[in-house]
Amino acid sequence: MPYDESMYEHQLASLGFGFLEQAHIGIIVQLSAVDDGQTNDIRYYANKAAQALLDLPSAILDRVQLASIPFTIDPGLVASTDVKHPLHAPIPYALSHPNQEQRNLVLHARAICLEGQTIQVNNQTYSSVLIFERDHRLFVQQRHVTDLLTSEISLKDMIAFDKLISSLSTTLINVDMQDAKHEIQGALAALGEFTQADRTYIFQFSSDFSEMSNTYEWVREGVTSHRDELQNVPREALPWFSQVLETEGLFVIHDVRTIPPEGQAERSEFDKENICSVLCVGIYNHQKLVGMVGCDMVARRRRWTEADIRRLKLVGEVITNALQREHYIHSLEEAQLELTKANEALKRLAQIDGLTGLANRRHFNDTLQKELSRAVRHKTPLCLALLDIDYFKAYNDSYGHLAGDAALKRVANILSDQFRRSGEMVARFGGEEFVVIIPGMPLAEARQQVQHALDTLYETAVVHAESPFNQRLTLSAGLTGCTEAQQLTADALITQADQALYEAKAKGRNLLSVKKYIE
Ligand SMILES: Nc1nc2c(ncn2[C@@H]2O[C@H](COP(=O)(O)OP(=O)(O)OP(=O)(O)O)[C@@H](O)[C@H]2O)c(=O)[nH]1
Repeated sequence: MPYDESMYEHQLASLGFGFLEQAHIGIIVQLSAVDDGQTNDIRYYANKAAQALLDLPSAILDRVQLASIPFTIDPGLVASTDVKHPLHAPIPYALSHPNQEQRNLVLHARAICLEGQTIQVNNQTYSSVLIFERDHRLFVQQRHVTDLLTSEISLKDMIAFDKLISSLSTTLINVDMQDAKHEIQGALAALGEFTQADRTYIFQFSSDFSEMSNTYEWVREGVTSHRDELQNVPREALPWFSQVLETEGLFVIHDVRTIPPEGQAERSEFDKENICSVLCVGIYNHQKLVGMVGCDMVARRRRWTEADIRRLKLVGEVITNALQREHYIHSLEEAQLELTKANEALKRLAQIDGLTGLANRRHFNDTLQKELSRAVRHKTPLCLALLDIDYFKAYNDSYGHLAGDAALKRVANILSDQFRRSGEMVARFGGEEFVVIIPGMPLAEARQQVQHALDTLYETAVVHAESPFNQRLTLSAGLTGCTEAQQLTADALITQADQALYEAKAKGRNLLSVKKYIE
């Protein structure tokens, strides 16, 4: 007899069965009350969740159709269990056996559980069967702790997932940081496959949770990726989601159509991404919410189970550890870089005279030693000049110590400007004494250079009222050098230059004295 589906639905609604439409659990009800008592032509009503779970063509079915649904027994359980009911039309069987369950079924590679039930509506009793996707751990924990069959299924499922988690953590702990990104990607793919989600992802939050970015994503073939658009998303764009995740650490949407009005922004984002169901679990670092790991269902709606949440949390933790490690290594590398920079700065500071910015005595000593070795190696000349400000005590006494400091800086600048060839070094030798290393230059040429420095200071005309040289600040200098043929030690060079300087002072100051060879 032909039937009109909408007529049945109308009748169902008038009987008070409207709630079936809203149910997320699959339900099939025997419509005996609307069937005129024709036992041979009993119709059955399948709600939307049942249609999705069992892949049914329509909402109204007859017994033959229900009996021909191709269930099989879970092959992993056959050997180890005493199958209570033969695999003959499990749904009709469940409909006629209230309070009995069959939890070892497989349909289209999905693990299914059936449970016979009766429903009371308007004082009438209707036979029905509830259909679940099997979530074994949930059953063990909440329903049949002593049930051996369920325990076995649970154990099998748990072992499979534990294997996945342990292999993920082993991989992620041992992997090089360069490969970690690839491995995290792999972990998301494994999670997606295991939970049969369409999209799995990681979001990382800014430190104040003002922004979130989709840093990793896996999508099932044919599902669109939205990762690129989901970078630096401001918290205000998804306010309800952010608040729920922050307060509950969890965001579970079985059906986006049931999102309350306060989640309007989220609803339109989910619609844009064709999301039917979404599950997100917060990831934490030292109790601080730093991101989330999530799953989307795109092709169909899904009622997320406790096991889904637990699995997501576990994978989230494993990935968080890897991200944390990556973060620590990155911080460590940054700290090392900072330390190296600080050390270099410290080293530079330790080589510099604070007042003039010239090399200090220690740095001069090291450099002279190196330049001497180089001169020996390359058989090149090396000159050394010692310069001393004339009547500087009197200058300090007349103009004060600060003016004295300024004069020292001025002289330092003149010398630095004069001796700037590669390898040349001007250093502060002592109080008002300077030293210049002049490599690769014959003595005669170095003499001109030093004399030029003396002249420059004189021409700068720094007033020194006590000076006999036209009331100007002047320098005396002693210059010495070793030739390609006659190499000297550092001490010998310094001694000779000092002797030359002494001679310049003795001869009246404001002049350069040159000492050629050791006597
Ligand atoms: N302002 C200032 N003065 C310094 C500094 N270091 C040394 N002096 C002064 O330099 C002066 C050196 O005096 P002396 O060694 O007597 O030599 P001088 O007066 O230049 O006499 P001659 O070298 O013989 O021409 C001292 O008064 C020191 O106090 C410094 O860093 N700043």
